[in-house]
Amino acid sequence: MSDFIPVVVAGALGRMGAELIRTLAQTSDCKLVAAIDTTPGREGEDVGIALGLEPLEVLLSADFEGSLCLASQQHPGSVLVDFTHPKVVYQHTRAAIAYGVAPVIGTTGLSPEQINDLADFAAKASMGAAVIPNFSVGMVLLQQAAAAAARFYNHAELVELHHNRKADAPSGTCIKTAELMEELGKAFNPQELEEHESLAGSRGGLRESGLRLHSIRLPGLVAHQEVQFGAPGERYVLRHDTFDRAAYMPGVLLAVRKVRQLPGLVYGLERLL
Ligand SMILES: NC(=O)C1=CN([C@@H]2O[C@H](COP(=O)(O)OP(=O)(O)OC[C@H]3O[C@@H](n4cnc5c(N)ncnc54)[C@H](OP(=O)(O)O)[C@@H]3O)[C@@H](O)[C@H]2O)C=CC1
Ligand SMILES: O=C(O)C1=N[C@H](C(=O)O)C[C@H](O)C1
Repeated sequence: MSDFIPVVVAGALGRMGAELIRTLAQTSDCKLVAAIDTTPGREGEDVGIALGLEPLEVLLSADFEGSLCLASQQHPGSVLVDFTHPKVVYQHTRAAIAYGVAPVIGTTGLSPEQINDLADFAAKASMGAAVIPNFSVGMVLLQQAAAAAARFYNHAELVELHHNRKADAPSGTCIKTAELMEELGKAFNPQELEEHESLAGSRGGLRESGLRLHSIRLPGLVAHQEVQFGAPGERYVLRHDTFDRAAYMPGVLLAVRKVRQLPGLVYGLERLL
């Protein structure tokens, strides 16, 4: 094992991957060993130069499994950080576990069934893994406050607001927040009359618990979320705003530093704090 944590970044040219590579370049106990991205025409470029940094002597590759295989042979104990696309995140996570590269998954879009399946797979392989829908500590605090308030309010709706280049809706964070609010098994928003939606979707996405999730996509936004609770005569609003992706970096580094010691798969940053 090396005296630094070898890190493979998938989605290296994307908004999050690039921010992470800039952060790793200034982090002494972690070292970028592979950079994967499928953006056409960029393979073979030094990822440092591609991102406007000093050369990092790591060449961009579009070959996910090949890069993992090489990292596992040349840098035992490597960690994968994935910020790619919901369509590939399940296969990426499975492959990382299979190659013995501990996955830190920031990409959203895994279903609860897929997370359970990956947890079983990680346990069988005796691998640590982390699926983290949101790396911001502030968001974890909001989620904990929302879970606590959910005990006292029967009416709640969630609104998440993101930039308009986001592929999935609702956001992974919003789903995780709803899951935490549902942990006591209670039903929200008891129906008081028969509603009629003259425009499909106007009332948002309805979860089995009765919670409603609303997604807004606009240029200029980064990532924002509100949980609104209502009761006769009052409203209680929890809000978190991410203005810069730098906010996620301490959480990503925390997960990179802890994932190899985990006994299996954890879901959510709160499990690492
Ligand atoms: N957990 C957290 O705290 C956060 C999670 N996210 C999540 O991270 C994911 C990425 O977000 P973001 O960085 O904004 O997205 P971007 O679209 O900016 O970046 C994704 C990058 O991944 C590349 N890519 C797509 N498919 C593959 C693949 N199969 N193999 C390798 N690279 C691939 C894309 O290349 P191409 O040009 O080919 O599309 C692109 O360069 C999303 O799911 C988002 O929700 C985002 C912010 C915070
Ligand atoms: O796509 C994004 O930008 C973000 N995605 C994550 C999500 O889906 O929850 C985390 C954060 O909201 C930013």
